Amino acid sequence: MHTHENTVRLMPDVATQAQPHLAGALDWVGMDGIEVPVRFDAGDGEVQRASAQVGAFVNLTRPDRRGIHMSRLYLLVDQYLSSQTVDAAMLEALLRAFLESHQELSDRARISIRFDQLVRRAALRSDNSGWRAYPVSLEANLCAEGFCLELGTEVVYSSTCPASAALSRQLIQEQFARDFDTGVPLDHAAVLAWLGSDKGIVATPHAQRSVARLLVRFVEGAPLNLIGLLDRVEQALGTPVQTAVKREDEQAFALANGGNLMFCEDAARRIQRALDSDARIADFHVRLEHQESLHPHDAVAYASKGVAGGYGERS
Ligand SMILES: Nc1nc2c(ncn2[C@@H]2O[C@H](COP(=O)(O)OP(=O)(O)OP(=O)(O)O)[C@@H](O)[C@H]2O)c(=O)[nH]1
Repeated sequence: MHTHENTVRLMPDVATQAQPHLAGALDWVGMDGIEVPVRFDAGDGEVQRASAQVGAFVNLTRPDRRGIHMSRLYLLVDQYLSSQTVDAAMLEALLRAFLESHQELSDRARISIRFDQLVRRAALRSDNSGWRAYPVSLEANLCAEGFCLELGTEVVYSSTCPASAALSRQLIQEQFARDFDTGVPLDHAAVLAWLGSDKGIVATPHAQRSVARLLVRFVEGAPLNLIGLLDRVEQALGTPVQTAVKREDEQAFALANGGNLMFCEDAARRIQRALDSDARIADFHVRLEHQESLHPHDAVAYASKGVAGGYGERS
């Protein structure tokens, strides 16, 4: 008969064995890619369920012990994430439970949770809307210095090159000068027709799909307001990618691009300014990648939290 006691007695447990020949403390040991459902409130008060991939780790401080107890971490992940909504308090409690399950073996714990958050986005003009799936990564760490939690996500947007726009405008001016003689009074109807023809736009600036990768630490006690963060960044850029698009939406997008010409440096500064002025954000890093259509390589900028008031305003 198989009682739990028998099982425990009969099965060797190599993890607890001493390791005299190959000793050493380890930085992190655990599991990555654990498949588990999560519940998350992205800031709209609605708890959404998602399929997540989890990394669960502790350090191994005892050089002489062969291994950690993987199953304890796994079961704790399942117990907490299956039944509770993910927030800072829950993740801190989970990491404390990791350490309690590894007393005298570990003094640091961390967890990473990756999933996609579906958000319904309205079209620019028409009454339509559609889904965006924003990747979310939560990285929580517990050590002697305390608990730390970072949220990572991505905003995809369009960036039209300001240099290319200026060069295109110059070509359009030159075409205009060729097509309309100086000295001859301008015929309003003829100019209007010219502007609506291919000649009125002989050159177009190049634009690229661009990605802002954000890593944010909220101030203690602030909720993980993902949607608030995304809205702030998308508004700062002005040209986030669209879901449902009718002609009127496409035209509004063209206007938004024309009014928001940007190099990757401009995009980085826009986001820096938007997040610097958000009192709920304690720290952030952002990487902007403009996947150029002019080049086979990308234009890239990095930015992080600036000095309050901005560098330009310091005397
Ligand atoms: N430490 C460790 N365990 C591993 C690894 N790969 C698979 N495992 C298995 O994870 C299983 C669960 O480990 P434990 O948590 O120690 O399981 P257990 O001894 O039944 O559980 P406790 O009694 O709570 O210690 C073991 O059967 C290990 O063989 C590895 O690389 N390291």
